[in-house]
Amino acid sequence: MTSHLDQVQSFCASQRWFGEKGHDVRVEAVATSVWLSDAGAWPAVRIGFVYCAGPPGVDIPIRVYQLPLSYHRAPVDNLGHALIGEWAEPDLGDEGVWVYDALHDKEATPYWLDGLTHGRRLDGLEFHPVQAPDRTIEVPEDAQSLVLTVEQSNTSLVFGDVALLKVFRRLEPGSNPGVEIESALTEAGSELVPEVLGSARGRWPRAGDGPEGETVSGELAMMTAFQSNATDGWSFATSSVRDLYAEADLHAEEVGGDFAPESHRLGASTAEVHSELGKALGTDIWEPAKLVEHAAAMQRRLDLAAAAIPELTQYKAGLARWFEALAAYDQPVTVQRIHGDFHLGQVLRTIDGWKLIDFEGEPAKSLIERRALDTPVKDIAGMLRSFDYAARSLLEDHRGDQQIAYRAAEWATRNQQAFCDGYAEVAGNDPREETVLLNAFLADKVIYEVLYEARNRPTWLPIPLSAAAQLAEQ
Ligand SMILES: Nc1ncnc2c1ncn2[C@@H]1O[C@H](COP(=O)(O)OP(=O)(O)O)[C@@H](O)[C@H]1O
Ligand SMILES: O=P(O)(O)O[C@H]1O[C@H](CO)[C@@H](O[C@H]2O[C@H](CO)[C@@H](O)[C@H](O)[C@H]2O)[C@H](O)[C@H]1O
Repeated sequence: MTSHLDQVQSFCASQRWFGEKGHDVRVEAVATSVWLSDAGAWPAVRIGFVYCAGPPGVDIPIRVYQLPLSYHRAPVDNLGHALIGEWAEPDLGDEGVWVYDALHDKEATPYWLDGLTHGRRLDGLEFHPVQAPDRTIEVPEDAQSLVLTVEQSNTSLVFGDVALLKVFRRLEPGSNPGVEIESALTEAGSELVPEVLGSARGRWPRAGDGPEGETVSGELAMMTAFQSNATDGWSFATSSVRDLYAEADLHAEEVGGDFAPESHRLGASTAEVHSELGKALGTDIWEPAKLVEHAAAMQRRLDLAAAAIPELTQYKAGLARWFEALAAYDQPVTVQRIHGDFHLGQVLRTIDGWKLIDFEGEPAKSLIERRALDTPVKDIAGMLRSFDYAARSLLEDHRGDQQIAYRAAEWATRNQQAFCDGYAEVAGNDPREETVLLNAFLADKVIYEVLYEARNRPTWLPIPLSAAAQLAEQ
């Protein structure tokens, strides 16, 4: 029989949330939490912490993933997709047990709901319900869980169509920016994020210390209101683009499904959230010297990306001009907590308007970087890029069709302008007037996207590359 570490490794490698694909990474240890289930109860349930390291001699920081575990005495029907393996667990007797990812196991997930409903405190594991005075959402105690089947880097469960439990997979010690920001906005009475209902915090052995070493703590999960009738911004926007391509002789405003009014509303909601965040979590000022540091960091990212992706080299000098302009920018810039990885997939269109989700920042960045103050212009640049992606991602089916390519550019510009109009109306300042700041952040984002696409979706690489060409020429 293969060792239980090998079985955990094969299971993790097959999961969308496992961020180590493409690296030669091995699971070197699994630590476990206190039992959530009572002694003698089946399935037995606890949380696993999976430690991943590079191969011997390769210096990759050890990463920790959360893997909730449910142990059964026999294989469970219809749970084969969540089977991690079969091995003997000393705490559960000498017989082999069948071990599953507990988030897919309807007999195990009630422990999370119960923990959050009653604010359970266990050794090294604490559930914190949020008791907002005007809380309207009640989750029935016997609500069944369903795993969301969307592409995501964590795992989300819907309980009774009213609450969504997002269980974080890659763990880092410290405050999770998503929990921190969404809780602060909920407490401030914001209507522009799904209401936070609670969170779970846990302790696990520090990476590199071994199972007996010092422990660290951080958020393991967050429960929010589930927006059952919502559409995500990406699906909504791309269906508008599809309508336009079906009638390519018409302009965007002449076709049914024009998205510009939605983009305008989204711009206004984004400005409102930025203002709420500034009030709830404070602001600061970057003096010009700080901008020199940021411009240098952007330049370094460009150098690294161009070294890795040869197609970017031809635009290097043109893009670098925006970083030089940023370094020479002599105005102080107001900074605050922002979204950090803002795109159309991070917004939900509900019957009450737009709601913003997933304030965790860029997945590959450290927690310290993701919690740092930044300019709201970074979020605006992120969303402007996303309009360009929405328009161009469907072009592959119409390769060589100049008329459609023209319409794509027109759709992107129309919606980018509408977004900025909506933003400016609420914020009182127009992001388009901050040319240097906006273009430097657009260039930085495009460089991030070039690397992201080269690693994850090579057929989409032309999308950020064509934006790089445009920015380099401006
Ligand atoms: N509160 C919610 N209500 C309804 N759907 C949601 C909610 N939060 C997230 N989703 C859906 O789940 C998807 C993934 O959520 P997200 O927070 O971006 O996960 P991850 O950080 O794991 O990538 C979203 O694109 C959206 O479709
Ligand atoms: O949603 P995540 O936080 O995991 O963000 C990562 O994946 C995104 C892709 O899903 C990626 O966004 C890029 O592609 C989007 C279309 O799929 C597009 O709307 C964005 O503008 C573009 O940047 C994001 O950059 C990455 O961090």
